[in-house]
Amino acid sequence: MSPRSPLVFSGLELSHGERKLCADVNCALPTGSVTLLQGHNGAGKTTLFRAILGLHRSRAGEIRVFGGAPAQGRSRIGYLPQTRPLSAPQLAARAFVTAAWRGSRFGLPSFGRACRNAVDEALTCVDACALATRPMFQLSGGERQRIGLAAALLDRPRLLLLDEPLAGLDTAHQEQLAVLLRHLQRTAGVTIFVSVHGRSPLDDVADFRLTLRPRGASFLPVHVDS
Ligand SMILES: Nc1ncnc2c1ncn2[C@@H]1O[C@H](COP(=O)(O)OP(=O)(O)OP(=O)(O)O)[C@@H](O)[C@H]1O
Repeated sequence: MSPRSPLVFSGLELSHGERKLCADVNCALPTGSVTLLQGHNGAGKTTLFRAILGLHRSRAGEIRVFGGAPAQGRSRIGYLPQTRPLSAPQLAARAFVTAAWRGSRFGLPSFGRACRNAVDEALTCVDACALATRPMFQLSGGERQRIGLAAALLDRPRLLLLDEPLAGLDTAHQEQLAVLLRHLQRTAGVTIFVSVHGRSPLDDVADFRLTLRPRGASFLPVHVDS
């Protein structure tokens, strides 16, 4: 497996207590690739994302993130969780995205020009500038999903972990997301790991598919040249 890969799984096995989720995950995501993460409900997709972030301990095997232990890679990761409680529902969408700015990892965020420009760029990427001043609690599920995606993109991550980003998005925004991921991959070499159920517009931009199963995962190219 490539030592340069931003994300490497070796003999990984995940469980919650006695409940085994997936085993034998062995693969390295190439830099600048798009990998779909698949598996039935409860297969362990969210748990795998949490393990990559150092929030869940594996039962066996290892995860290397940018060559190091999972928690060390967090500053280079953009993460869109599957669900997120709204701790401050009155917060405007723009403030929600701004709170993800890198300064907030060490204290209050800076609201300088660089931060404002980065927030504008992230909101533009997900077609959400018109939502910027609206409080989070007023947004629809799909609108909130786009704001969450803007927050994940804010710090120009090298690795994007997106947990079911298509949930709640209408067809047009699903297709826009596919175009955006292809753009990030091609122009910035971002490595993208995204969980989805079934067929979707992301099939057209994906390079690999990692399918989780209790008795061994598979990692295969999505498009095989004939
Ligand atoms: N904190 C927890 N304690 C115990 N079991 C848990 C915990 N979190 C999740 N589980 C269980 O672990 C299994 C995997 O959950 P996970 O959310 O990772 O699955 P998933 O593949 O993301 O599912 P879905 O497709 O439904 O989103 C499920 O059976 C779930 O009930």
